[in-house]
Amino acid sequence: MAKPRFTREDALNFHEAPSPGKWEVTATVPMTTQRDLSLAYSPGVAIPCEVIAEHPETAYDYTNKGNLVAVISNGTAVLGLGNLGALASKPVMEGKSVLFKRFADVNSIDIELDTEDADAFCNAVRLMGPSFGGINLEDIKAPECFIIEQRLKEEMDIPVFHDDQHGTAVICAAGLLNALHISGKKIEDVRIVLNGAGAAGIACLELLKAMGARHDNCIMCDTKGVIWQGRTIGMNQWKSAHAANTSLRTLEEAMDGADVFLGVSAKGAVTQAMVKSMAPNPVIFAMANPDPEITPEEAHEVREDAIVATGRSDYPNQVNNVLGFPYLFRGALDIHARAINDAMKIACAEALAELAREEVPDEVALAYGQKLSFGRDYIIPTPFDPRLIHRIPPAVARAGMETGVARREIADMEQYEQALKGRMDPTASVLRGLNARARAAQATMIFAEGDDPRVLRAAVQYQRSGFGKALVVGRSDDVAEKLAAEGMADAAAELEVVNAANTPHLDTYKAFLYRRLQRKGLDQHDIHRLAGRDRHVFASLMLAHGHGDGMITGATRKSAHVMELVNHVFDAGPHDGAVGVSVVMHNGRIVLIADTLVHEWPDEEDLADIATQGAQVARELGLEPRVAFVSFSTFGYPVSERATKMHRAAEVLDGRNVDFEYEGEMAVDVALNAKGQENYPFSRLTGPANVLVVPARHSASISVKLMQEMAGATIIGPILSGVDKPIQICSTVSTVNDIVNMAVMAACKARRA
Ligand SMILES: NC(=O)C1=CN([C@@H]2O[C@H](COP(=O)(O)OP(=O)(O)OC[C@H]3O[C@@H](n4cnc5c(N)ncnc54)[C@H](OP(=O)(O)O)[C@@H]3O)[C@@H](O)[C@H]2O)C=CC1
Ligand SMILES: CC(=O)C(=O)O
Ligand SMILES: [Mg+2]
Repeated sequence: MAKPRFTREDALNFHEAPSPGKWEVTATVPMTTQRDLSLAYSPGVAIPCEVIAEHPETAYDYTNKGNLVAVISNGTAVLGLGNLGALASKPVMEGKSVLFKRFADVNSIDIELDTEDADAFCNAVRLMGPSFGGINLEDIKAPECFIIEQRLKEEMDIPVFHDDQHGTAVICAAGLLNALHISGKKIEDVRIVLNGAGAAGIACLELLKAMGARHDNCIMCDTKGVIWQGRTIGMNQWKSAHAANTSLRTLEEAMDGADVFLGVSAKGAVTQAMVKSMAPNPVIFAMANPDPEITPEEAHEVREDAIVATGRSDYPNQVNNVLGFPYLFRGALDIHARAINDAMKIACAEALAELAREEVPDEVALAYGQKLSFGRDYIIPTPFDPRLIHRIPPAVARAGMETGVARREIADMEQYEQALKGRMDPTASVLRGLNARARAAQATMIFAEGDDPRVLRAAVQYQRSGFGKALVVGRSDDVAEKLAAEGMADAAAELEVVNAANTPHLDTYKAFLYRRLQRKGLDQHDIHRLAGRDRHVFASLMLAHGHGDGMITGATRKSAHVMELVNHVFDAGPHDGAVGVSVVMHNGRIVLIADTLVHEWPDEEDLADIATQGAQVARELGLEPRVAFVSFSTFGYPVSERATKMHRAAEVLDGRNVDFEYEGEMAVDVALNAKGQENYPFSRLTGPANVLVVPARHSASISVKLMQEMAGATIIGPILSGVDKPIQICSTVSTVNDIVNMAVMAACKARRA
């Protein structure tokens, strides 16, 4: 089993903070003035009500119906955990809702209905139909799910889609097409054994038969073994349709010589002996969640030639319906579809299979920290593949239009694909890319402030997330005590605590420090105090001597003070090329602000250096830099002595032959706003700036903190650039996540160093 990268406690904390659950509602219209109120509510709201009453299709124009999907469950088959009831299914349903949003920008609300009665369930869903553009049914057990879905499809005029049936079937079909491609077998010829004759199993086999698998070659099993013609125990009409004319009675017998095993049953249902008995190049999709029928390690141990997939994200080949439902609904909603039909599902499966066979672009490799190429360990696209959003929905929408379920046609497909690209928040891929690179770097990170509970939690998270080893500077008993107070007593044994008393290198550190500081007024006594007692200096000395790959500090003391201490060990001052760059992420935009750490009042030469470092950090994040020197004046107006250096900084860069776009000076609303830039057609920026070089550290600090406090922006940094070792200085208000993000940045830099 792959080692989980989180603990039970991590999972509970994730669901509890920053607020209980996983999503909230935000308004998309201004709700500030009396006028706003009169328009949003009575009396203005009466107008769209009357229009919709007369022309119901305009609900797609005047309400959020057209981009709103309900995820509805009664909790009778929650993942593979069984009948946990409506309430306990809510975390899964909230999860599906946020996946809709994250992957396809579909707004979604989870609804848990407390009934196992199919009539009551259907009534409730049917009555809420007007609110939604589509209904995603989830984790409802078989056979009720078949009755419920069929009835709702007949009674409702929007797509009703049982994800566990069709979402799973589509992804399974896509993966199987490619797995067979690799093993050189044809779907018409292969012997398929499917374990789990429920919602997912019945739908998977139905779709595969529609795509060419032969009934006589397919054997379905459930808890009672093989479903054979004539069996009477544990049967229903949906199972009967797949009953095989066979003398085989057990899963073990059925697996002997089979080409394909598909599992949508329960943890551990398959043994190594069963896998061993399969035909050459066997395909094994162990899709039960959260734990598969057999793990890839177990399967590969007995069959090196097996192509193995699971439903989990921590193994290669994740065959999970998350690859389907967001994009199926995106395509369906965009044509105001009445249904999601078979043609749309098959189009989705084929588009997914085709995407996996294409060369994987660098941005995906960057996000995963490894080059992926079509083969046994990559038969299906990964969920974070940014191409999914603009490749799958068009295929689905096209199929819907061709088969007559569209209320609205998409005339310009190219424009539609562009619009789909614009739906994705670039900040997510930047963070993912950093995480993947940090994981690949496996850097040993020094957390200097082991007396701070946030830092300790971050160190544990860094290590448990698989980024590398965390070294914590502090006293062992104090670290253990603080972790216990945080409810993480077990983590004390995982972390290595380093201090002046237990390091064998203290004398080396002191000698090094003395050489650097002896002519700066510090004597041996001062050196002993600094190296032995100051954790910022001690951690810096560890880093300088290669006893760690990067360092995180600054969560407990003001950054200016921390920088003074770090400068005892490193040359990280204004004249050493050091620059602090803060990354501001908000509303799908990423803007870098510099210098937020080192230069108090930079002159034009310094500003040009800062621009160069800012551009480099932008490139490291995967952004093509567009640098603006910002001020309160734009291209010389209003005239001000304070703005002159910003104007001159651009001229300094003119003489340096740099390879990035820059311009200035300009006000922030010109720098960041394409419309604002139209008034300056001579500007050399080809779009809104993404690196802002500000006049001084106070304006940098004010801008960043204002964004953080007022707008709730995510801030990473300041990233200390221009110093040869990765050092990150957090802020005293950093959260655990902020500190982990800083460690991730440092780890990415460590790999390059
Ligand atoms: N990877 C993915 O994307 C998805 C995975 N799944 C997983 O598939 C599994 C089933 O889900 P779903 O179809 O919704 O659930 P259902 O409750 O509708 O069906 C479960 C089926 O599995 C059978 N079953 C249970 N345990 C065993 C066992 N040990 N051996 C053989 N058969 C068994 C049941 O048999 P019986 O009829 O005899 O009771 C039943 O037919 C879950 O683990 C779920 O997480 C589901 C959807 C998507
Ligand atoms: C993935 C999913 O929908 C399930 O396991 O139920
Ligand atoms: Mg499910």
